[in-house]
Amino acid sequence: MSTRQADASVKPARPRVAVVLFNLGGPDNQDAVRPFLMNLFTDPAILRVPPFIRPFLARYIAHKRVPAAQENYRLMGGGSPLLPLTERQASALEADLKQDWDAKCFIAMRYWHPFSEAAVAAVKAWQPEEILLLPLYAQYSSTTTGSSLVAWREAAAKAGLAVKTTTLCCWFEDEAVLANAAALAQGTIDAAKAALPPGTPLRVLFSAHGLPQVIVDRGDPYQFQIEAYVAGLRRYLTDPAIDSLVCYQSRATPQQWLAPSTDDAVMEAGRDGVALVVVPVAFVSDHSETLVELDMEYRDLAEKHGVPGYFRAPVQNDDPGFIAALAGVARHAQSRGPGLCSTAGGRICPTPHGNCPFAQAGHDTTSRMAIPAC
Ligand SMILES: C=CC1=C(C)c2cc3[nH]c(cc4nc(cc5[nH]c(cc1n2)c(C)c5CCC(=O)O)C(CCC(=O)O)=C4C)c(C)c3C=C
Ligand SMILES: [Fe+2]
Ligand SMILES: [Fe+2]
Repeated sequence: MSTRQADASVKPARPRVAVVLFNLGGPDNQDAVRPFLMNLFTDPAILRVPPFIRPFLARYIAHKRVPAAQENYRLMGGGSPLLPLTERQASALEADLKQDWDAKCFIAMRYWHPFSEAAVAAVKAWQPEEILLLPLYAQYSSTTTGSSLVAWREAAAKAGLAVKTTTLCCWFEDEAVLANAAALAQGTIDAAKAALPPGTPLRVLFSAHGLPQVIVDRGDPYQFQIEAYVAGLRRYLTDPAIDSLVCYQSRATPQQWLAPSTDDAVMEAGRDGVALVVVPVAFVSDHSETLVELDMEYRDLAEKHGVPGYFRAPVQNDDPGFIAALAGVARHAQSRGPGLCSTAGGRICPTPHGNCPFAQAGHDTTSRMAIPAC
């Protein structure tokens, strides 16, 4: 047998990798709305008040919000579609990664089932050689990815799960992700232009989930990463200079949130006489904030304020181009191994110092983004 034949017969190693997908979770029925909201508002990453006040304030805010939230979930058929959509993403991603790895995807939701504890137990039972923690948030926030990683680490420590782990903070700079998101937005821009009377001016609203301003002021990199993501996405549009605006939706507490708000931007479009294409950013799956807030509430607001047209771009869900891009993100992360921020890909951290996702954990923000806890 020649050397060439011998090499061809050697199969590359297929690492046994558990890929853990994080998302927020949503109530699956009307009775789950109250405990879901309690889980959310008792999270110290969400409600930043002294610990002795938090349970009381959480109960008060959750109680106030239950009727409106229940109505939102009723409008979507009784519960959140987030878990079924995440399950579809998980099986499509798993099929892609299985080309190279003995891969299995697990889902860990933060505020409703399946929680991190259940995901840790399932991962442990599967006995992986490696774990890849992959948040389904392209942009890092201490309130989303940060909170999910804390919950995962606590659950893993409690269950004695100690396996080589690679953690992704975020993937807002990934070119394949940006190109795919831009293609989804461009499809809606083209459809809007075809549907509107010729000459109707058009504005694109990049609508991200909002965040209390104080959280950003204390160093959360979310707003920076949203703006960088939108700038990257615009590069792939047919007309990168198209009239557009980043705005923030879903304000959930009375304090000041990131501005401008999406509802202000919709009303401004009415005053300016421009039609709107709304592109959701910060979400990769449909849920109440796309299906109710964007598709019903802001559409009604646009009509009321004389906006000449209102179109909403799709979110990624299990779009094949998105899943392929996410698989690329996962492969790249795994090839870097633990200890490095896979977003930065070993390059200089793209986030301004002080706002680096893992700065709070005390890593070296001057060079590579090390992840001390993984
Ligand atoms: C202080 C409150 C909240 C912060 C901060 C916040 C940040 C944040 N949330 C998402 C994504 C999602 N949020 C979802 C639901 C949801 N979020 C809040 C509050 C805050 N979110 C509430 C009260 C709720 C419940 C729904 C409601 O009452 O309106 C969901 C799930 C929705 C579903 O349909 O299942 C997602 C997803 C991001 C990305 C983010 C910060 C960057
Ligand atoms: Fe939220
Ligand atoms: Fe950094």
